[in-house]
Amino acid sequence: MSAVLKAQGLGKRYGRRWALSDCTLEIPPGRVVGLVGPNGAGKTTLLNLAVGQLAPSAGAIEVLGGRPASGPRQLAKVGFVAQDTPTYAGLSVDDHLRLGARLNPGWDGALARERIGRLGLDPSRKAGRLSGGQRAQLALTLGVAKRPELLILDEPVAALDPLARREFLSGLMEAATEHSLSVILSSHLVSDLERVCDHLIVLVDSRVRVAGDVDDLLASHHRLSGPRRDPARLPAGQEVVTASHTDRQSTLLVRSEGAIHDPAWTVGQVGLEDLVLAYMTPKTPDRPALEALR
Ligand SMILES: Nc1ncnc2c1ncn2[C@@H]1O[C@H](COP(=O)(O)OP(=O)(O)OP(=O)(O)O)[C@@H](O)[C@H]1O
Repeated sequence: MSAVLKAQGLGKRYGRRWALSDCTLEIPPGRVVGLVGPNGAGKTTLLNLAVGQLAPSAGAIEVLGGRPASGPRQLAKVGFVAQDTPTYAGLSVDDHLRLGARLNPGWDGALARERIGRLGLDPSRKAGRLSGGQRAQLALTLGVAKRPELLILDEPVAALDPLARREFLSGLMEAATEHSLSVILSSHLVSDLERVCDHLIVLVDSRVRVAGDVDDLLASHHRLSGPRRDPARLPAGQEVVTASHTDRQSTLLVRSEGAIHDPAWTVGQVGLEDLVLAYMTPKTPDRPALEALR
């Protein structure tokens, strides 16, 4: 099966400012993808481009082999839960399911009712009277019962307490496994992403800083500590992501596909949260690395 999402030099500009620049990505099928980055990094912009709610200013994007929102078949293949888990406050849970059935050719009514029953949501309750967590679960139910091949969720857990977040994410994982869904979700909460995602994209300042399968990323990043050294003098193939120094000691987070054999370094593993935070740390390319990172 081909890529779920393929972007080539993709960009979106508002006036003179690029909300997303030069984005080249290829997401393999069957992944639960975490899209992470600071406020204003371009996450919503990328997701809106993927569902066809925005048109690119540069480059190209393909989702499940087609142009986003290019027709009914393409629309049926992609589910989208926008930021703030939108529901209609004046409509009941049941009304939402009826609407879902009317609007989606592949609607799985039995799945929707079973999920709502399992969540203990009163079908006659208006969405405006549900809690934030219940509304998020309703929005997820609508997204899953559409039976898309790809479900895209923009910060679905942002407003939820830790318990509701956990319930939401385990429901999402269950749906992804049961229905062989590919999922892309954005979040600021790296610890949540760590639990559910097997592919990661870090966006910073409108650019992709790193992307790949989590296992590969963890295997190719290393924490080096040892006697103080200028990071610019590392061997070719070792890319310094961050560096910090004391008078005598350097600690580097390095990307390297090969193993690090230099006996001067103590080499440690890197966790996903540290990896994400390292890529989110602003780079200062115009100053010598050693001094800038002192
Ligand atoms: N409609 C718009 N008009 C002008 N600028 C916009 C518009 N939408 C987004 N932007 C700008 O584009 C940049 C990226 O915004 P985007 O919403 O994609 O970021 P984000 O990573 O989703 O942020 P957050 O985590 O805060 O939701 C920001 O600088 C934002 O101000």
